[in-house]
Amino acid sequence: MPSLGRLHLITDTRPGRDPLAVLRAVLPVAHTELVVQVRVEDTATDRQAYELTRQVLALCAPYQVPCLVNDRLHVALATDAAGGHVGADDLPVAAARKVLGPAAVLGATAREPASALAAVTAGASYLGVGPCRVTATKDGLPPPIGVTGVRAVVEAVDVPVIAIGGVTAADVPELRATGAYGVAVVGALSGATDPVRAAAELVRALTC
Ligand SMILES: Cc1ncc(COP(=O)(O)OP(=O)(O)O)c(N)n1
Ligand SMILES: Cc1ncsc1CCOP(=O)(O)O
Ligand SMILES: [Mg+2]
Repeated sequence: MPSLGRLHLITDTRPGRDPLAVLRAVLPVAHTELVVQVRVEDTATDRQAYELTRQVLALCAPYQVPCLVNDRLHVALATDAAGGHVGADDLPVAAARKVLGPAAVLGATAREPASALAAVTAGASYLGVGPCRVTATKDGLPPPIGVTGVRAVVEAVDVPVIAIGGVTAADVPELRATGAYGVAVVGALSGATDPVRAAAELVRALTC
């Protein structure tokens, strides 16, 4: 697998958000560490997911920033995205690996060591671990695992751990101290008054 960026920007496609505007702002400051994950609402059509992914890929290409597709692996394949991300309600990790092939980036969600190890054994190339903190971005999540929960997973696996869920730049030093490789965010960039500045702060915290 090519080296993975440490800052994963997940598209915010909730009503009233403009994920492409956020991406345009963030790309020039974060490109060396950026991974973009296209995540659409469950109610979005495959066509909408496909069109958004193509737009994201076009913006990312000049910066050589990889784009992953959440859940909908057929969209990842159809658009030649770098890979995908799956969780408990999606294809099992081994099946996702079969679909994407051996070279693709494949992320899997985990919140504790046993399922994290199982996901790695099944072919995950990185883990999204959380929710780290309380978040308003996604409904129905289990209680936050905190920095301690992230550390438990880091200690159990040998693939990059990407902490997710309510993460801000202020959390990054503590998360890095656990051995976490990077962070995945929606609100810290999409909800920022100044996404350029927010991205610069995140990249600095992740690479200093
Ligand atoms: C990096 C990263 N980590 C976790 C998730 C969550 O995936 P999942 O549990 O499948 O939930 P949805 O995002 O599909 O609602 C993620 N997308 N990315
Ligand atoms: C998709 C997802 N899975 C766990 S938390 C989360 C949302 C992350 O968004 P935010 O960074 O705004 O908390
Ligand atoms: Mg999912």
